[in-house]
Parts: sequence; C-alpha cells; structure tokens
Amino acid sequence: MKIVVDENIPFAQQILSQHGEVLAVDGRAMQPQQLIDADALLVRSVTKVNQQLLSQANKLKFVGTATIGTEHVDQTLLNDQGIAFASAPGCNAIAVGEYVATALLAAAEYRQQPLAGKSIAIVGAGNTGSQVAIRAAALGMQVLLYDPPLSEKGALATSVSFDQVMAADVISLHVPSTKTGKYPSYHLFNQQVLSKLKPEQILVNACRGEVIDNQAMLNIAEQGQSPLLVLDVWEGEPTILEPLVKYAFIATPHIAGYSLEGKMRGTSMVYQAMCQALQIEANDLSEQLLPEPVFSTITLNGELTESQLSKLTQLVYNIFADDRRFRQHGASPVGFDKLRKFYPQRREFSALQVVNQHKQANLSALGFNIQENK
Ligand SMILES: NC(=O)C1=CN([C@@H]2O[C@H](COP(=O)(O)OP(=O)(O)OC[C@H]3O[C@@H](n4cnc5c(N)ncnc54)[C@H](O)[C@@H]3O)[C@@H](O)[C@H]2O)C=CC1
Ligand SMILES: O=C(O)C(=O)[C@H](O)COP(=O)(O)O
Repeated sequence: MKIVVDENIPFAQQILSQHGEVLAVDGRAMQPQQLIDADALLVRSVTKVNQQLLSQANKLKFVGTATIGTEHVDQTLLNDQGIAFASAPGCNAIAVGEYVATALLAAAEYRQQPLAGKSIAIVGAGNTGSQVAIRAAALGMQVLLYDPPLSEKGALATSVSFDQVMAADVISLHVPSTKTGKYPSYHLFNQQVLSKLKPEQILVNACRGEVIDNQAMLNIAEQGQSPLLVLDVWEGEPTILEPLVKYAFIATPHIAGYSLEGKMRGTSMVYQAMCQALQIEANDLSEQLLPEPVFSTITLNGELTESQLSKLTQLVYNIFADDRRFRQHGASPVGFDKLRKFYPQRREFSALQVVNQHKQANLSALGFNIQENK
C-alpha cells in the first residue's frame, strides 16, 4: 500500500508506516505524479485537492484532511470518483478556545479593563465557537451566540441578531469559509459592517481570513477607527496584506488550532477513517507518541485575579512569543509557511495539573487539569 501524506501531519509517518510505503511531501507543493499508485492521501489545509492534483491518481481510494476546515477539498469530485473522504471535525477546537481565552485575557490586561461583566458575541456556534463560549462564560462574560444556520435547525437554545453582535464588547469569528448558500461568510465583515465597529470593541478572527475584508479593515485602521484586533488568519494566506499586521494587538500565522494534542487528534481521526475506508485494522499509536509536557504541576496558594489568570494561561501558551515571531519573520509568504512548519510544541491547558487549594471554580472550565487538595 502507498500512502501520500503532508510532512506536517505529526505522528503520521510512525503510524502509517505500519501499513506500507509512506511518501511524506510538502503539502503546499504537492504534485500530481506523487499520487501515482497511491491508495490514500492525507493532507492539511494548504493542499488543494482538485481535478489537477488527482489527474494522475490511478488507485486512490481515500482522502483525509487532518483539519476542521474542508474548503480546500473538492468533495463533489471525490464523490464522483468513488473516493472516500474524511475530515477531523472538532480536532483542534480546544486549542482555538484556549487561543481566544489567552488573547482576551491579555487584551483585558493591556487595556486595564476586566473581561468579567463584558459581552462577547460568538459568530458561528459550532465546535470552535462552543469552546470559546465555555471559556468566556468561565471568565464571567455574557455570551451571545449568533449562528443563523443552527438557529434555523432549532439547535440553538438562545440566539441573537446581527445588530446585537455588532453591539457586543468582543466579537469572535468561528465560521467556515463559504461564498455560496443562504449564509455566505466571505467578507461577512465588509467595509460597511467594519465601519460601524468602535475602537473600544475587540474583534477576533481565528477562523478564515476572508471572513473579514482585509483591505477594508486596513483602511479603517489607518484612520484610527479600528477595534482592538486579534488576527490569527489572513486573506490570501500565505500572501497576506502585510501593512495590516502592525495594527493588530495580536497577530499570528494561522496557528490558533496548533496545539500538539489538537494535531494528534486530527491525525488519529483521519487515520481511523482511512483504516475503515480501506478495510484494514487500525493500530492507533498517537496517544503513546504524545510526549510528556516539559512541566506538569503547579500549586496555587490563593484565588487568582483575572490578571494572574492571564499569567497562568501564558505559562502554558505564550501567545506573545507567537506574535513576536510573526512580526519578525512571518509576514512574507515564505516566512508565513515556515513559522507554521516549524511551530514549537504547544500543549493544551490540560497538560498542566493545577493543585487548586482554594477550589477556584473557573479553572476547570478554562481547561486546566485540576487536582483539588482535600
Ligand atoms: N485558526 C485556526 O487554526 C483554525 C481555524 N478553523 C476554522 O474555523 C472554522 C469553524 O470551525 P468549527 O467551529 O470547528 O466548525 P463547525 O462546523 O463546528 O461550526 C461552524 C458554525 O458556523 C455556523 N455558520 C456557518 N455560516 C455562518 C454564518 N454566515 N454566520 C454565522 N454562523 C455561521 C455553522 O452553522 C456552524 O454551526 C473552520 O471551518 C475552519 O475554517 C478551525 C480550526 C482551527
Ligand atoms: O483545522 C483547521 O481548519 C485549521 O485551520 C487548521 O488549524 C489549519 O492547519 P493547517 O492544515 O493549515 O496546518
């Protein structure tokens, strides 16, 4: 069996080599001839799985993407050719939740304005939006969910209007990238919408860059009218609108979901799906391959203030190191991809066991691994 895999899917080579020849390739530069005689193809979001890429695939039976987003895969084409497909829904949702919580705590500290009591509108209440909602509620924020497709299905207990979204203290975007359908997300935040936002607000984009019209955002920022921006994703990646970077409070190269645990879940999910499609027995080694965290226990001797909570989140996830590297090296196309390829090991909050003598309630909801002292 031949399996072609993006070289940036962690643990994939160790797990897949149990089943045959593994060809690990640069996902952005994948070539049709690499798929000759391939039985399975595992990609990340940077590979366009389309007619051109599959033009020489003579044996392909399965395509998997170790990501939540699927807009890079032509699923109609796969269906027409009888090729099974799987993505990894929710695999890195916790990482996105932790990214947003860390960013918001840092923003609150910077502005000297606590999050508790503030409102947050979550646009897209699926896997990643829900993880953000859990953490925002744990921080004492009023959570407003905006998700018309889910509301229409009756799957949201409460929902708000777009006007209520626009009035929230924080707006966090968690929708797939779509240009068609009843609720397209492409440029959902266009010039007209963006110009209604106020500098006191915070706008977070950790879904897809094109949900915000980046040029319009830049024009508004240049006039000093921008909300505080937390931008993990950019229109046109890896060729981004570089001048926008300096207006963001936090700017990162599409790594919100890049926890090691999130990547491991992604690998595991597509591996299991591949085995099912190819009718082979799975031997998932991913849990075993996850290394011990560098530090694992911390004891808290008092109730943490919001600012101390911010320090705790940054102890596990140093978001400003990501921001710094991006500003120094990441705004060019080569730099952008390089930072993502050589991203340091980032662990989820659950990798830190917190000895919580004061039984502070919100630490567990934020995702830390709590050990209560009797
Ligand atoms: N920055 C990063 O590293 C990551 C980015 N992503 C991106 O985030 C997106 C969302 O991920 P999940 O929450 O896991 O997806 P999901 O499919 O679980 O949830 C998306 C939600 O958005 C809603 N939605 C769709 N169009 C909408 C619109 N126009 N307005 C409001 N709501 C709308 C859907 O009904 C759905 O409930 C992914 O498609 C992916 O593009 C995902 C993981 C990591
Ligand atoms: O899961 C998704 O969707 C994401 O956005 C991933 O975090 C993107 O990772 P890459 O596949 O671009 O490495």
